[in-house]
This record gives sequence, C-alpha cells and structure tokens, in this order.
Amino acid sequence: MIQSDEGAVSPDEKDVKRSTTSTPENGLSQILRLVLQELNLFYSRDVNGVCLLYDLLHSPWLRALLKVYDCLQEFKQRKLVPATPHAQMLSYEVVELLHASPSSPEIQELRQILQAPHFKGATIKRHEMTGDILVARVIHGGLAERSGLLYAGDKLVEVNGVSVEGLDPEQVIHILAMSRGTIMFKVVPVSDPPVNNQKMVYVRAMTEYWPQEDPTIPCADAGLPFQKGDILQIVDRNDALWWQARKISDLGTCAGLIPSNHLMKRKQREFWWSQPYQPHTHLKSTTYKEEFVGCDQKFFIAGFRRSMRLCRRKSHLSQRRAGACCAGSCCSAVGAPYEEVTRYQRRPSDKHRLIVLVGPSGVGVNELRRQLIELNPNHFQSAVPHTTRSKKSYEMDGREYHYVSKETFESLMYSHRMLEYGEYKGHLYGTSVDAVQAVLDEGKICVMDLEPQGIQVARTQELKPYVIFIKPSNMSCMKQSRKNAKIITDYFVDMKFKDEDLQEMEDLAQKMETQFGQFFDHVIVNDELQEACAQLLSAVQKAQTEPQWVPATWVSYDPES
Ligand SMILES: Nc1ncnc2c1ncn2[C@@H]1O[C@H](COP(=O)(O)OP(=O)(O)OP(=O)(O)O)[C@@H](O)[C@H]1O
Repeated sequence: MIQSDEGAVSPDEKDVKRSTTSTPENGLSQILRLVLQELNLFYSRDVNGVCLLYDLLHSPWLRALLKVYDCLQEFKQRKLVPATPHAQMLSYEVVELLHASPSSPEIQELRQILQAPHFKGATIKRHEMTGDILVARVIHGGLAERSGLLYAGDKLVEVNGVSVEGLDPEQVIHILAMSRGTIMFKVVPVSDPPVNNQKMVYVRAMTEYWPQEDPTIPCADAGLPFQKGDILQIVDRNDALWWQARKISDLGTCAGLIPSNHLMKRKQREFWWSQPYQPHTHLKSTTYKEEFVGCDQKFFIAGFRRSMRLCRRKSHLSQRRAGACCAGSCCSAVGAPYEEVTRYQRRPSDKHRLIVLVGPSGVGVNELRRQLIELNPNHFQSAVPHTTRSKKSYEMDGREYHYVSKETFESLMYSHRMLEYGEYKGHLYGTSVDAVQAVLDEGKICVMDLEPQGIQVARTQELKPYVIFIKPSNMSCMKQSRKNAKIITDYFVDMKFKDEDLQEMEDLAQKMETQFGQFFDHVIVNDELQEACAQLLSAVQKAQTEPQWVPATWVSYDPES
C-alpha cells in the first residue's frame, strides 16, 4: 500500500513529536524562540518599543512562515524521502498554527488548500481491452512525480480500501474527490517504469490553445492554456498525442498537457476544413508609398514615404496587390503549431539584428522610426529602396532609391530577395534583402517598417529580425494625443484624424495581433510620443545586447564559442 501524492493527513501525536523535534537547533524558529524569551523579560519593564516588537515577532503568521522555512531547509539538507509524509506533517503543523491566528479570508483559504486532498499530480485512464484503471501519466513537477511512488502504467487496484474494478475513471476521481485526510492506493506497479531521457526543448506557440474548450483532451484540468507567441518548455514528448509543457514565465509550477505537434496539426486541418469557403483576401494590401523626405531636412533619410494607407479607403485607387507573401495569415491554418526556439545573444562581433516596426496605418510607425534615426543617424539607418521609375534630376542612385529596370526588379522579386514590394502609378517600389544587408554590413542597425504579411519573408537567419508591434492606445487617449496630428498622404493636405480613422486603426491593430501576434517580439503602445520613442530605443538596445528567444534554425552552434 502506498499513500496518495498529496492527501493531507492528520498525523497522530507521535508523528507531531517526531516532526517538531526535527526542527534544527540553529534554525530560525529556534532563534525566534530565544529572542522572544529575551524580550519577554523586558515586556513588563516599559522599555521603549519592546512590547511592539514582542507582539510583532510573536505573531502566528511569522512563526508559521519560519517553521515552513526551517522545514524546507531541512528537506534540502537531509533530502528526506519519501517526501510526502514529511510534507503532510509540515502542512498539519502549519494548519495548527493557523488555528491560533485571527481568522481572515487568506487564512481560511490557506487552511482549505492545506487540508484538501489534491490529485493533480497524475492522470488515470481505463485500459481499452482489460478495463483496468491505469495511471495514464505522471505530471512533471507534481507531487506524484516528486514522491517517486507512482509511474505511468501502474495499475490501480483500490482507493481507500474500495476496489476500483469495473469503475470508470470518473468514478475513481469521484472517490478521490470525496476523500478527506489520508488517501491510500493499492497498486500493481508497472514492470518497466518509463524513463524520460529526451532532450528538453523550447518552442514558440504559433497558435493558441484553451484546454477547457477542447473536448478531446484526456483531462482538461491537467491542460496548459497558452496564447500565440508564448514560449513553452516541453518536458515530455513520450506520448505521440499529448505532450507535457510549462510556460517559461511559470517554470516553478508543475507541467500541463498540450497537444503534440502532430495532434495540433490534425486539429488545425480539421478546423480549416470545417470553415465555410472564403475568397482569399489579405489583411491589407501593400500600397507602396512615394518618398517623403524633403530637401529641407537636416540630413537625408531614405525610405520615408508619403503614406496612402489611410486615404486609400477614400480615394478608390485601384492598387496592385501586395508583394510580400501572406505566409502568416494563409499558412497559419495548417502551418507548424510550434516553432523550436533557442536563446540567442548577439556577440559584439556579430552583425546587428534587423529591427522591424509593424503597425496599423497612421499609428506612428514612420514617426517613431524617424525619431529613432534622428537620435543617432550614425548608428540607426533605413534601407535604400528599389524603384523602376526613372531618376529625377536632383536624385542620386543609391541615395533616394536604387533605380533598376523592371526585369531586374522582377528577378529580385521572384528570387525572394524582396522583403516587400508594390506598385504605384505604374512603377514598382520595394525594399530588398541586399539593401538591408548593406546597412548591417556597415555595422549599423537597420530599422524598417513592414506590412505584417512581410514578416515571414524577413524571418531568416541572415537578418534575425526583431519585430516590434506599434499599437494604438484606447480611443479616448488617441483622440487626445492625436488632436493636432495630421495624416500624411499624397491626396489630402493637413487632414486631421477623424474618429473613424482612429476606430479603423484600433480594429486593424486587433486583427494584426490576432493574425500575427506570434511573430511580435515586443509591443509598444504609442500614446505619448516621447515615451513611446524612449521605449523603442530601449527595446532596440535590448534586442542587440540581451538574450532573446529566436528560431533554433537561426543559430548554428559553434563548439568553440
Ligand atoms: N504619439 C503620437 N502623438 C501624436 N501624434 C503622433 C504620435 N505618433 C504619430 N503621430 C502623428 O500621427 C501622424 C501619422 O503618423 P505616421 O505617419 O508615423 O503613421 P504611420 O504609422 O507611419 O502610418 P502611415 O504609414 O499610414 O503614414 C503623423 O502626423 C505623426 O506625427
């Protein structure tokens, strides 16, 4: 017979004594006891502050806390096994201490947690052929695993003396849920306990997952919900369908179940086929923009264009569709649900990472980019775009644009050397990978804005882009901060932002986050301009100097480094 992984016990007197005497001589509880004895001598002598100090140190909260601390220290030092009975003893003592303290909602909650039996450390299933109740999996980091008493494949025979023969797993769970105090299992141990010798991998979730909404998950309570872009530590891939994972933001907790790569793809395909047919549409077409830079500027910045994104709605211009592929939106239906990632820290000798700014039209992508470059033009730079239009008299090849033939432009397009491109007034415009590389080769940081559909194209080992999403704040803040701002277009001079423009911006930002949020490394809300600019500078610096999660394929391991 063995004990459950977490059932709280009411130990007898002997047990309590054993636990209490195990408190270390020089433990904090012991020191506190001695200090209280000393203070007690002065309590009645009206020494300044002694009464207050005594009352503070005498509080049951502090004693409970120190007792837990001491016990944990002892656990660490003596490596007490099996850990479960010792943990139960500890929880019993803490509950006793809490009884003495004045009642509060927190104390009641803590008491309930310590007294209730939990069975979250393992899941059970019924064997299809024999009908036996088996331990399906032991959750990593849970008490069942840490106790070392239960293994996947163990056969459950009895729970608290009740035979589980012929019962459904739900009925067994019900018995467990109704149990109070000690839970006793009788098990037939699996003859060959599974050994997990897989390498730990980290992945970026390219889709979201809500276990409570998934009828196929074996145990919804054991599921791990996640959102697009979350980084997950995969701790167990033994099961072909259900993996165990933790979020890196929460590594202290026990793992949860997530669909395996294979299962998630199957779900995505099923979902895709279940959707009514919709003609293919992009989130937004890239309408290329004319150059914005004027001769009156302090210095020349290529790649700033007059935007037509907002006025497009009103001008009814027929524009050629976006150049950059729509990988994010179209492939997400059946694309890889998880992307293996690794920590990458740029070494000083490495080229800088490309900084990509993404955001809905009018949110301030160009404004922020300009401000960043103006801060230090020797350090930050835009890429010089390509065009098929002819050079104007005051322009210089390679400064405003690279002037190329239609054939050359198209060959760059078809060989995937264009990060984005579009057509305007019969001419092609676009930014090439080589133009970005030219900036990086000079040791500078290349900062570019990109339609979200283009992110996938830019995500290569050579550019290692760091994607920053510029997001509008809420409507009322935007109305205030954009009171005097002007929409920059070719068609309307000094056009102010109207409510519908701000609403469109907000809607588009939401769509972008929903469709492409998994690619965003950082999000900046552009409310107060100088604040947003400071955040951008800090994010750009961190991207270049601090470790970041990047696709594992971007990093080739050099054993020398
Ligand atoms: N935080 C801010 N506060 C006030 N005005 C702002 C702020 N951010 C941007 N603006 C102003 O809003 C207008 C639009 O900004 P910007 O041209 O940078 O938008 P965009 O995101 O590049 O969109 P588009 O590509 O359509 O031009 C500009 O006049 C800019 O000065």
